[in-house]
Amino acid sequence: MAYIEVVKETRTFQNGEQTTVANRDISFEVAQGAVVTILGPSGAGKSTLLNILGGMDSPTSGQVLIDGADVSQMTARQLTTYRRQDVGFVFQFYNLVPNLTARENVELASQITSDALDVDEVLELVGLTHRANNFPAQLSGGEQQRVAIARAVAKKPKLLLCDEPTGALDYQTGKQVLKVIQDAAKQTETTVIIVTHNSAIAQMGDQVIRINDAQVQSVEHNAHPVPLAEIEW
Ligand SMILES: Nc1ncnc2c1ncn2[C@@H]1O[C@H](COP(=O)(O)OP(=O)(O)OP(=O)(O)O)[C@@H](O)[C@H]1O
Repeated sequence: MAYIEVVKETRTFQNGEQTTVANRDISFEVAQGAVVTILGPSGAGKSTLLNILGGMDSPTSGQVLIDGADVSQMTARQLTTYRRQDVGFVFQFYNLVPNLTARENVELASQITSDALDVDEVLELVGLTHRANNFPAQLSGGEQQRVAIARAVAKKPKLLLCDEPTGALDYQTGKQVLKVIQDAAKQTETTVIIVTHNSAIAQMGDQVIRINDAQVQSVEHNAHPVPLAEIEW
């Protein structure tokens, strides 16, 4: 059985008379430790899918199996535990706690999970040892995003979900941040899903899932993902 198995996942939203199908019969599989990119235009249904994988939303129908557990069948309480223990999130706008230092932000992860990674090791992994005692406002956007990555990875999540992680960063910084995600994922053997609307970035994935108009358009497996140094956009 694959590590992630999404089977005919459908999510509709009802607003009065209007029904929006955000995800329609989405099916794919992901191997443990893979870096997956989900590519699609605005409104295609990428965030809806990511929210469902992360236990922040539930599908209207279908199955979403993560390491054998069906997230679509979980109660609200089980979903809370799943989000806390098993999922790391990296968002476009970092979401750090402003009055905590970089180190303290990463330490939050060890307060949530019992066997979190060592804070110093994770800060080193993202190249931020020298900024550990700085507050978010004293850090650049790229550095803040690296703190967010460290915080997410420190939990040793089953899944690291990244929603447009370079959306607020300039080109070079964005590239560096993606490399940090890729390196951290490989070193910690974490399965990563990165949502992007940028087809060049998508090529960094071991697997590229294209979504269009709420449906999977194609799933491409890259035996040799493009190294970030060679990706240009
Ligand atoms: N809570 C909601 N209520 C109603 N419609 C929603 C809701 N969330 C998403 N949708 C609709 O579902 C569709 C898919 O939205 P989604 O945010 O998943 O797309 P996306 O691919 O992530 O887009 P973007 O790249 O712009 O973030 C859109 O038509 C959106 O308007």
